[in-house]
This record gives sequence, structure tokens and C-alpha cells, in this order.
Amino acid sequence: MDWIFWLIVALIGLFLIGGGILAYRGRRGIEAPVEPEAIEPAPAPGAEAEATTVEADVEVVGVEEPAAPAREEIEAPQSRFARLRRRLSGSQNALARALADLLSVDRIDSDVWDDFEATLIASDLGVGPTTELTEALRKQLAVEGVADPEAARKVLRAELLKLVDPTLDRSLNLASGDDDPAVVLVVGVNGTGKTTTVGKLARVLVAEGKSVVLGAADTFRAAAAEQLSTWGERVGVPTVRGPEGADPASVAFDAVSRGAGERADVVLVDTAGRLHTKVGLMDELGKVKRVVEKRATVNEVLLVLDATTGQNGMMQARIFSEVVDVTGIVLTKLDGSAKGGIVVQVQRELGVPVKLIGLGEGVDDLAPFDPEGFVAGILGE
Ligand SMILES: Nc1nc2c(ncn2[C@@H]2O[C@H](COP(=O)(O)OP(=O)(O)OP(=O)(O)O)[C@@H](O)[C@H]2O)c(=O)[nH]1
Repeated sequence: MDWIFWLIVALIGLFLIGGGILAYRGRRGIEAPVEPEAIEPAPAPGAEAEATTVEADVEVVGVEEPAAPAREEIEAPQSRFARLRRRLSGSQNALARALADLLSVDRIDSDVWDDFEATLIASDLGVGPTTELTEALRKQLAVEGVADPEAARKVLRAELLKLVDPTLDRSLNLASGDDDPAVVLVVGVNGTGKTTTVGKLARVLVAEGKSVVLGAADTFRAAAAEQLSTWGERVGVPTVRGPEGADPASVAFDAVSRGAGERADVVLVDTAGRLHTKVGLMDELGKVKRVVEKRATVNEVLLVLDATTGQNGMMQARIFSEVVDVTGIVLTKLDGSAKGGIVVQVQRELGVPVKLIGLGEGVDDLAPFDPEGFVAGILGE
């Protein structure tokens, strides 16, 4: 009977070992990290040909992963703009000075008007708006006079506001399709503050709870992609970039594909803006837009202009607007410019509103443009 006893012991042993293995495997199954499903964005109809060329053109070498998702509190838009207002009302502001001078004289004779006009032109208001403003003020102040500076100031405020045009829609169009992200192309000459603007804008959007992907399509300068990746890490969003000298359209396409694959809300694409030749620029930016549009709709083309460059900036604005359909202007470095008049001139010439302004090098120094606040700043209020 011994053998029956030993058989029972062996069976119990086997049962216990088998059960242990099963229990261990079961636990591992729950604890094992779930592999993310690879999402391959489906090419848009008709996109295959150019997308294939694009992929053959260049290999996108890296997708910089963000260090950690950042969802910090950022300064409210109104208070960001209030800082600009304070900076504008500083004494270096030519427009503010001209207006203050006008209000301080007892009698406005033709010399005073001539000086006034010259200062307005020097502040980049443009000849047309300068003439309009002077004419309107001459008419109204001839009736009401400047004896009552408060009343005169009111006239000035109203006329300036008319020039800046509070009726324009300055909101960013970030309406995305069901599956596609909203795409914003940021264009402009290098050095105007494009990359910085993309970074600051990403920060604002992330703080609003939006998911963002950055595209470093400024492949001309390796440092530009590096700079954008740094912003991406800082803000906690991925940056899609290619090797130095890669086809910008390819990088832009990949960034938008990645955004679509991840169901991101917005893809911000930083482009290179070398004004080597108008044709070259047209080819480059035209191709970026065309290729991106095979994957998703381009919602906004934001032109970044450096307010300190005055008439040179206006020339750039004209060229870019001929090359690509600009939908909004970002005026940077208004903090360091005595030439706030460029807001009026550039809107007039391009027929496109200033939507955002850069007012410093800090991470929160980008604000939505507010016409009333801007005019108040110019008037030193
Ligand atoms: N004062 C001030 N400086 C700014 C503002 N916006 C950008 N800058 C500075 O302008 C310089 C150029 O900015 P970038 O963002 O590198 O310009 P970019 O157009 O991308 O040029 P590349 O980097 O050459 O492609 C940087 O030193 C920024 O910090 C602003 O609103 N005010």
C-alpha cells in the first residue's frame, strides 16, 4: 500500500506546483505594461504620390519626446497685455510723445501739425493713416479746440481706435476636423521671433488644456530645430524634426501626420523664411502648404514680423503675403519698439489683422492683441 501513499503525495505535489505557475503568470498578465498600438495615419486621398516622394526625399530622424507633460498656470491674457500697455506708454514711444505734444500746446498752428505728421510717419503709421488721422483731428479739434485736454484726448482716442479697427476678428481659428488637428503654419524671416512665438503659443495652448505637436520645418539651420525642441521639452509637447537641410515640406507633413495619429488638437509648424529670392521662398512655402494640405486643412498662416524693423518689416510683409495666404500677423518685439504705428500700417496693407503681439523674451511675453488696450497704451493711460 506504500506505493498508493507515494502516488497521492506525488499528485498533490504536481497540483501545487502547476497552480503556483498559473497564478504567477496570471499576475504578470495584469501587471505587464500594455504595449501602445502603433497608429498609422491613413493618407488622404491623392496624397500618396507626393507623400511618398516626400518620404523618399528625407528621413525624419527624430521625434523629440517631451520630458514630462507640463500643465502650468500661465499669466492671464489680460495681464500679459497690461504689461505691454505699460511698456508702450513709456516715454520712448514716439506716437505717445507726438500726441502728448499736440495736447500740450495752447494753439495748434501749421508748424505743430507738420511736426505731428512727421512724428506719426516716423512711428511707422504709414502715409495714408497719418493723413487720415491728421485730417480727422484737424477738423474735430478746430471745432472743439484743445482748451479742454480731456475732450481732445477723447477725440484722439476715438480716431486712433478707428485706425486700429476694433471690428476685425482677431481670434485664432483652431477649429479641427473630426480626426484631424488644427494646423498653424508660422512664417516669417529668420530672426523675427518665429521659433520663440511657436514655443510661447504652444505654452498658451497647453495651459488651455489642448494637446499640441510641434513641427520643426525650419530645417535650414540645425540650431532652429534644436531651439524648437527645447521649447517642446519645456512645454511638455513632442517636436517632430528632420536632419539639417531636410525637405521642410516633409517634416511639416510628418508633424501633421503625427498630430493626426495622436489625435492632437493643434500642430504648430515653424518654417524657414530665407528671403533669398521671392521665387525660392514661394517654392518652399508653397510646397510646405500644399503637402500639409494633403493630410489636413491649414487653419492659420501666421506671419511673424519684428516691429523694430520698420519699413524693412513692411517689405517682408508684402513679399510673404504675395507668396502665401497670410491669415494673421504676430508683431514681435513691440516692447523694444518706439514704432507702434506699424500695427495700423501692416493691417491696412495686408488686409489681415494683428492677432498676437510679442512683448519680450520671457515665456509669457505673448498676448492676444487688444485694440482698446493698445490705444490706451499709446495715449499713456
Ligand atoms: N524683446 C523681444 N525679443 C523677442 C521677442 N520675440 C522674440 N524675441 C527674441 O528674438 C530673437 C530671435 O527669435 P527667434 O525665435 O529665434 O527667431 P526666428 O524667427 O525663429 O529665427 P531663427 O531662430 O533664426 O529661425 C531671440 O533672441 C528671441 O528671444 C519679443 O517679443 N520681444
